[in-house]
Amino acid sequence: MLEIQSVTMRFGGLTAVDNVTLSVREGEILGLIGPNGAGKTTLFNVVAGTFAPSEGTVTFQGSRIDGMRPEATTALGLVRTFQIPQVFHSMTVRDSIMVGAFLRDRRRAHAAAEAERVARAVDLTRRLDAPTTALTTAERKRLEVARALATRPSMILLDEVMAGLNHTEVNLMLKLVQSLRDEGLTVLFVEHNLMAVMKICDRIAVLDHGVKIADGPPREVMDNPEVIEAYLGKPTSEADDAQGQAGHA
Ligand SMILES: Nc1ncnc2c1ncn2[C@@H]1O[C@H](COP(=O)(O)OP(=O)(O)OP(=O)(O)O)[C@@H](O)[C@H]1O
Repeated sequence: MLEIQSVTMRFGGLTAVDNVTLSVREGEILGLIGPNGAGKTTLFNVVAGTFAPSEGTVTFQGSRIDGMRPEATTALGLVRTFQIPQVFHSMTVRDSIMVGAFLRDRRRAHAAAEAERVARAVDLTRRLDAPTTALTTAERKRLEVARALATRPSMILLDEVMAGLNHTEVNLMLKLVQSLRDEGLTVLFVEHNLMAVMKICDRIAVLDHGVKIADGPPREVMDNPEVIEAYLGKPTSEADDAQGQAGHA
């Protein structure tokens, strides 16, 4: 469904994403993880059209989308959420979701119906007439998902939708993401919450220093020594080496 082919993204002399190839299959939930600064957000932004890659291509359902503007990829059915919820101040939840719906269809009645439909899907029906500023963090995250869903995507890119949520709220969000997949959506998400990733991903890809170091089923990836090292560093082996050398001295 989505093919990321040999993508490299440089910022001046810094290579944030280094020759990454990754494909997302239709109907799967793929988690993109990695330590801080690994290049997750940059790769996500390349897919979403925020950045054109320095090298490589991104193809969505057969169409080249690298370098395409986000509105154009949204029209093709690929939509993203933002890590910092992009709520419009002084708007109601209903109007905010309708903004998403208008990207697909300019008719007001259609947008209003879409707002009700997706509000139900993300459990915000009771909040439809509340100002977005009155929402809790968890509700704002769900609003972000709702706005994305209102564009009627076939694939959704979720940017840290678990960040700032408590345990109960994370579980609710996990259920929501699973329900999206059950309805046929393909999901790619960048996430720091490894428990969440382990629970719902069909597959996990791991970036470290811009390079993809693993890609496979959750258990297999978490047992991969290179992944463990990327997260925890190498203090033990380096300490062993140092001890060994001290022993020889
Ligand atoms: N717009 C930019 N200009 C210059 N450097 C950037 C830019 N965006 C990201 N970088 C750099 O690229 C590297 C990868 O950053 P990125 O934000 O993609 O990592 P990440 O895996 O998403 O990290 P985190 O988990 O901390 O959000 C970092 O060294 C970062 O400083």
